[in-house]
Amino acid sequence: MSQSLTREELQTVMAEADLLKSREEVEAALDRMAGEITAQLSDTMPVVYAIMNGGLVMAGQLLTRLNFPLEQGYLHATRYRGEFTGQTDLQWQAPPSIPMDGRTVLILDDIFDEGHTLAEVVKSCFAQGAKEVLTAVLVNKVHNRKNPDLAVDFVGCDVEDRYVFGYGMDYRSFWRNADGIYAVKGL
Ligand SMILES: O=P(O)(O)OC[C@H]1O[C@H](OP(=O)(O)OP(=O)(O)O)[C@H](O)[C@@H]1O
Ligand code: HPA
Repeated sequence: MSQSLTREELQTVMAEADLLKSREEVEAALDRMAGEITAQLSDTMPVVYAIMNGGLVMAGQLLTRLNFPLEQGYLHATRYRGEFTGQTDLQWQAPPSIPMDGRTVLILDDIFDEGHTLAEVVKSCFAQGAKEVLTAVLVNKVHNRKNPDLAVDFVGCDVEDRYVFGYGMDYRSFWRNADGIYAVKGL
């Protein structure tokens, strides 16, 4: 899908997008989350997993704010795959590799949208023997289509019900690198 987009089209998407959260607002949210996570998990020697690809930027910026011993890994589970709506099946492209048996696990991701991705990842961690599993997201998209089986433990900020990109979140696989949280014009 991404191959059909030109550089000009992608520049227009950025030029026309609405800035929902500035870099300064995101940094403040990450500081607050780091404090909350430290207060709850600093004694637990947790395994901290980032969900690729979207969780990459958020994890990178959060991890250096956590000043206690932890192990860090990644997993890749995807259901949107460059589209604007998610598929019902979650595709596992890279399973977790650090053992979580009997451990506290913290899952990091960019966005809690409908919550199906996190719900399945959390379920899988418990199936692999995790003692407790907590979740942290940079963005909670506010709407009433949430998976009722999931409550996220740490949230950076709320955004309105629009298609957003930046800070790890993609517009048709591009603009994960945007230095703010933007909403696509018309979406
Ligand atoms: O709450 P949900 O509705 O399940 O959506 C949230 C998930 O969707 C995105 O991943 P995506 O499937 O796009 O994979 P990617 O990060 O590899 O692009 C995002 O990074 C979350 O993991
Ligand atoms: N933007 C980017 N990726 C996403 C979104 C979104 O609004 N929702 C779920 N994955």
